[in-house]
Amino acid sequence: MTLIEEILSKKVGYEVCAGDSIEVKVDLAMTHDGTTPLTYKALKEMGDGVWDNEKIVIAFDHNVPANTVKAAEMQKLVLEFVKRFNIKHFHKGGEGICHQILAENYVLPNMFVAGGDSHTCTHGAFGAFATGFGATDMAYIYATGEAWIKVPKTIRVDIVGKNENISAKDIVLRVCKEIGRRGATYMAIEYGGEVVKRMNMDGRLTLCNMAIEMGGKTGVIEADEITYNYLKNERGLSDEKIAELKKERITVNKDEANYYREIEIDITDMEEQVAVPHHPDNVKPVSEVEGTEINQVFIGSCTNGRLSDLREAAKYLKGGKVHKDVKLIVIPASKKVFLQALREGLIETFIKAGAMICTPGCGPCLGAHQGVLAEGEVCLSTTNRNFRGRMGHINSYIYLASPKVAAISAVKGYITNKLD
Ligand SMILES: CC(C)[C@H](C(=O)O)[C@@H](O)C(=O)O
Ligand code: SF4
Repeated sequence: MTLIEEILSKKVGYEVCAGDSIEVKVDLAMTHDGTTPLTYKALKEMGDGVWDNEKIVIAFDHNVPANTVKAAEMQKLVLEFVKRFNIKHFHKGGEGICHQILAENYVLPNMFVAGGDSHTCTHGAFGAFATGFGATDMAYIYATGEAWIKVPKTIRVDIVGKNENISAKDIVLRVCKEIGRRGATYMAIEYGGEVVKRMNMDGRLTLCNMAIEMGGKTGVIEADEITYNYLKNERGLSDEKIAELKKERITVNKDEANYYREIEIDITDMEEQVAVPHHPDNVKPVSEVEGTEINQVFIGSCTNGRLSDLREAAKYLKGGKVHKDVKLIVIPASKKVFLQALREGLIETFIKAGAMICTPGCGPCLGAHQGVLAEGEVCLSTTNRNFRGRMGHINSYIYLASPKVAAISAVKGYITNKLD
């Protein structure tokens, strides 16, 4: 069985395989300021009340603080929802991107996580089944605590080799190139191999985050010591709870699993990767786009706004200056990341280099809030999507790269992986 088949079999209590339609009890559900209003509307039409006010997480992240009357009105409506149903886990803004909040507080291995956001696939990094649903489906989930899904097929991706220059973002961009924008439609992307085994949770979250960019239902990685250590050290889970989780640990036997496709990527001689406009699968080695002039750099998002990302970016900005023609925006993915980055002096490094620091949230990622691009402007971003017009003007251009390439390019004024 694939990892996803194992997880879902355990959830429903009998053996399932790809293609089966199953009903599942949801362990954790989430919507944000962008998707709760529609979910609430649909919920009202279905009846009244939620199945469990302790299993629902609502986070304001897409437009925080509200920048338009419309955004403010939407948040007002969500507040009504939160009060009416006494939602216990409400994050009112500034606390982080919904996915980072989920990772830092709620997701556990083997869970079924349903989110009203396409990047809910991020949480497969915990060895959970996590996927995005539309607003009406989310309303049904909020009302009943149940979801209906077809068990996805799986593409297995093994990452091997050794290369200090290569980050999780380079790897996932390379995978996007390999699989393509539709190559994993309704499938799970199961990551493994020696590189993933060594990778920290920040990197694993980056890998799983972009499954949707290949049409994937979710990304997934087996829970292991790195997962349990994160849950103990970062999340403060007790030894008893960790022992309990370990007892329920699900592992995959690669040789016995039935995969739709298997891919191995050796990073040993790989260059840093860049996705060029207008799709995340238009990926090239950095040398092929080196010299492309940029107007803005954004370091942040649910893909690359975590502590490891900020540490990496700060390495190249320390003591340096952002190029005079470039605006650099840095947004920590959560309040927790922000505070730790402050303690470590990373924020000071960014500010001294000339960056703008904004409130934890989605920021410029989807062009609805800060850092909107003008006609013809070029942004190098650590986010996951570079669709035409996503960050502003329809004729603006987004390149996607790692925090390292973003930071170096911010200093140089053009896309590059070389500081000197
Ligand atoms: C606004 C929201 C529905 C959307 C998503 O689902 O992904 C957003 O987060 C995005 O990244 O485009
Ligand atoms: S950071 Fe970007 S990709 Fe992630 S949830 Fe927010 S808008 Fe979507």
